[in-house]
Parts: sequence; C-alpha cells; structure tokens
Amino acid sequence: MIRSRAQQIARGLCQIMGRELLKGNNKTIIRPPTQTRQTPQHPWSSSSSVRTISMLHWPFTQPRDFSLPNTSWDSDMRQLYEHYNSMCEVDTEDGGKKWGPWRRLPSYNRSLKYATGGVYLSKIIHSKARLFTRSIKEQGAAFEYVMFVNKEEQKCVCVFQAGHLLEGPPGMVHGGAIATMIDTVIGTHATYLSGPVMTANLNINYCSPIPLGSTVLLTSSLDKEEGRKTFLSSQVTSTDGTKLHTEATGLFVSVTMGHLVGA
Ligand SMILES: CCCCCCCCCCCCCCCC(=O)SCCNC(=O)CCNC(=O)[C@H](O)C(C)(C)COP(=O)(O)OP(=O)(O)OC[C@H]1O[C@@H](n2cnc3c(N)ncnc32)[C@H](O)[C@@H]1OP(=O)(O)O
Repeated sequence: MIRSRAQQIARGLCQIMGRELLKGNNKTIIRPPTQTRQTPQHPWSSSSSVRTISMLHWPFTQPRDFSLPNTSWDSDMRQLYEHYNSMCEVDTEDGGKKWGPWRRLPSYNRSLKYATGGVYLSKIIHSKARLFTRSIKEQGAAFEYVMFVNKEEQKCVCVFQAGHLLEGPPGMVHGGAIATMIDTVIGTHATYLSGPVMTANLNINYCSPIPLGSTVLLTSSLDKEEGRKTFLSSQVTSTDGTKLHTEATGLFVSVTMGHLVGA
C-alpha cells in the first residue's frame, strides 16, 4: 500500500507522542507486574496489541528515551521525577496498577523520520537532524529534562536541570536556553492538547537569573483555545516554588502535517 507523506508523518508523530496521548484518551491500562518505571518504554508499550503495531512501524532502530533518570541528575531532579512519576500509576483494589492522573512523556532525539523539510533539506542534513534539546550527547552537559502532563488539570510540568554548556552571564543560564525550554514545554503541551502546532508567538519576562547547574521547575497551563489558536502560559520557578525566575505566554497555531514538513 502506498502511503502519502502526510500519512507517514502522522504515523511517526503518533509514535513520538503516543496515540493515547494525542487523542487524550484517559482509559485505564493495567501494566504487567514485571514492568518497572525506569525501563525505557515506547509510549504504547502498556498494551501488548498496540506494542506490536508500534514495534512494526517504529522508524528508528534503538530509540533512547532521554527523559529517564541518568547519573548526572542531581537530588532535586530525582526527587521531583519520583514525585510526579509516582502519580503516573496508582494501586488498584486487587493489587494491580492503573494509570494515575499524570503521564510521563517520553523524549527522543529525533522528531519524525519522515520530516524531510520539503525541498530544502538534503539527505545528509536529514540523516543528521536531531532535536535541538537532545542533541548534546554528554549526560548533564546541557538540557536534562523530563515532562509530565495532567489531562484533567490541563497542566504540564517539566523538571529541568541546566548543564554547564548553557551558560549565558557568568555562572547563570543563557536566556536563549531558557526560552528554548519554555518553547519546548508549552509547545509539547500544545501538541498534546491540540495535535500538530507551531509557535506563532512567545513572550518572556526574565525575573531572576537561574544559577548554572541548578534544577528548576517549568509549568505550562492552558489559558484558552480559539479555533486554530491555543494560548498557554508558563512559569519557571525554583524547585520549592518560592522563587520566580521566568514567566511567559505563548500562542500556538494548529497546522496540517503538510505545513509541518513542507510537503
Ligand atoms: C510541534 C510539533 C512537533 C511534533 C513532535 C513532537 C516531539 C517534539 C516536541 C518538541 C516541541 C518543540 C516545540 C517547538 C515548536 C517550535 O519552535 S515551532 C518553530 C518556530 N515557529 C515557526 O517557525 C512558525 C513560523 N510561522 C508559521 O509557520 C506560520 O506563521 C503559522 C504560525 C503556522 C501561522 O500561519 P497560518 O497557518 O497561515 O495561520 P494564519 O492564518 O496566519 O494565522 C492563524 C491565526 O493565528 C493568528 N496569528 C498567527 N501568527 C500570530 C502571531 N505571531 N501573533 C498573534 N497572532 C498570530 C492569526 O492572526 C490568525 O488568527 P485568526 O484570524 O484565526 O483569529
């Protein structure tokens, strides 16, 4: 069967975000007892029939989920990861597990295998393309982060540890790196809520510097949806929430797959 590029892209996007995540499907899924939280999983791997589909069409050989703990994570990062991860599954009365209110979003270093960028992207660039925030191989050197979404509350949180390669002013995080993380978090949240989107507008107020190497909390909340437009706001705070570092608002416009990849 010949599939259009847009169909191929749609398939890939589902694999990145997870079909259940894209549809916002809140069905309860019981995980097999052997599955541990820290084992890298495809977004669909909680369901065996879906796992088969996912593995058949997974576009990369061995995708690494970058949003799982590694040795570079400091204690704040680990504690917050555990806090939100523990709310991703809850005990059932019969001793099993089911989904809780939060979902951890997996994160890979490529967005879509089929995103060729239309006529502009050569095969060489295509083969080397990597998601900006996941492009530095050294663990802990740049963007260490994990995102969780809560469908009911229409919220997304990101635990972010800023590595030494993100320096702006001496000892502090570069404003562009902070903007990148905000765009990533609210962009991912907008995608979760509305499907494929692009950032149309991003407004940022830098309130207090973020010390290099520290861990901070980014939150994203839905403000409103108007037709193709999704408005969100974000705050970057210290992990205990007492210090406001940055606040931002963003507008994301829904686009077709063809617009996203220049097809
Ligand atoms: C993302 C999917 C990834 C999937 C994989 C997931 C895994 C990985 C996750 C990584 C997550 C990273 C997330 C990063 C996300 C980027 O950083 S995207 C890159 C940066 N953004 C861009 O390059 C966008 C460039 N701009 C454009 O392509 C086009 O201008 C847009 C934004 C698509 C809009 O164009 P359009 O579709 O022709 O729509 P248009 O009719 O102009 O506007 C629609 C409406 O929006 C309004 N609007 C448009 N622009 C503006 C503006 N700047 N200000 C105010 N209003 C505006 C219009 O007035 C109009 O309003 P109404 O008249 O309907 O009331």
